[in-house]
Amino acid sequence: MSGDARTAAEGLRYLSGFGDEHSSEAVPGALPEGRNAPQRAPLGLYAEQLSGTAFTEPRAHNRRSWLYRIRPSAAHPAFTRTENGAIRTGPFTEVTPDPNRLRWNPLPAPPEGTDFLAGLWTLGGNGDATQRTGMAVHLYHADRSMRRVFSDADGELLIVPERGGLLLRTEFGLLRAEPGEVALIPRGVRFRVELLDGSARGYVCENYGAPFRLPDLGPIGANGLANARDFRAPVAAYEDVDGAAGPVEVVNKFCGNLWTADYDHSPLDVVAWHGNHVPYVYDLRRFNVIGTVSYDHPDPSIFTVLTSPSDTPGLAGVDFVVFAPRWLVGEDTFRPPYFHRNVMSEYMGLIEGAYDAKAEGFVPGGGSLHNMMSAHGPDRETFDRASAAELRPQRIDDGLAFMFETRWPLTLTPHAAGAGHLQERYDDVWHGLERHFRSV
Ligand SMILES: O=C(O)Cc1cc(O)ccc1O
Ligand SMILES: [Fe+2]
Repeated sequence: MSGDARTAAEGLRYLSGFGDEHSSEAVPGALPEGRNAPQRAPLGLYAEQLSGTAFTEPRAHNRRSWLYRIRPSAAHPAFTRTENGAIRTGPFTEVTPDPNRLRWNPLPAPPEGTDFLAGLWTLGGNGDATQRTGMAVHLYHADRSMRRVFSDADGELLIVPERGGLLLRTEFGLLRAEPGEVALIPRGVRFRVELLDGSARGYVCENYGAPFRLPDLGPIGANGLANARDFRAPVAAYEDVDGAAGPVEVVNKFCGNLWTADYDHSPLDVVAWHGNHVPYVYDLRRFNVIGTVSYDHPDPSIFTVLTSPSDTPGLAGVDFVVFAPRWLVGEDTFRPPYFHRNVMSEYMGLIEGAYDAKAEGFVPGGGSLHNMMSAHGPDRETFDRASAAELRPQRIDDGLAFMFETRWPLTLTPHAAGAGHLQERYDDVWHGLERHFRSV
């Protein structure tokens, strides 16, 4: 399977732009012209709308797409409940919320034959999927391509590969996501994850709230941070797979539970589409990092790639933030992340290399949780080194870390709270920070 996936992933074409009104057809003439739902759609296709926002949301935020498909999505048998595996959904009520700083090593290898969906392991989250507020943090570790198809009615999925490339076969076409890139699957979009390298590991932010969008730039101006044109959507590609090849299992996550149905066709049968509710990939190395050229360490909101706003301006349900390679030039400045307590809750992961606030123990594939108001910052070694360093321009280019920062505290799942890979003595990184105070 990984050979097939590699071949399919080679030379993929994309449409460029964020939130744009894209259109694409895999067969010329499949897209109707001048209307969405002609009496008879071209080529005998079925016309179908997929809404990502309410019909009536402001035009600037409205998300929907029109799909022209071999069979309408409505043509499916009843779903029945299936095992949730290690997937959990908000509200998270099984574990008492924990104010301690926590850090995990990477997820252990799964049993052989684990696909992306079976390999999803929920660390924790907040809010309530049925209220479309909050988010969940998942990790995944898989060693087999999916044969089934998945869709998530509970939220959009921001996939952050850390090891192993992914080929995402979606209703809209194919996307390739390698470590260092992120992929977003909008709420309700069906897709299959195939592995390009035999196994794959990474992180997923499941966002129950408003769809991620680019942050406003304010005084930064009209350019910078993640540039809209670097987001890539697929071109239409479809599977024409009928019952003869055997049933296609379709798994649907709905209000926290997995439901399954055996279709007599592949639901990845969209021949043409147009709209702005689309999957996309983004290469984090394209992020235009902005920082100080004078003094002090800017707040990490300056590194926001995508934000899911809440009803309160400036207060995100969740922000996706990246710590990309950059120059540090601040004068008379403690340059690594400062000591702080944050009303927002911070889950951090590492895609490669090291992170400038932690000399040791924060490893690629691992993660840390600094919940609402938990005191954290540079570990002792980093503090000592950065306080004494000679302040020459310094390039930080040995790591790629990210943060899911959310307005509500994160509550763990029982398996994350009791995990063998939860580090036991994380607090120790702040032990031995010496008293330097002298009153005269
Ligand atoms: O805690 C962290 O490492 C994330 C973080 C980085 C930073 O540069 C400033 C504040 C902050 O929370
Ligand atoms: Fe922090």
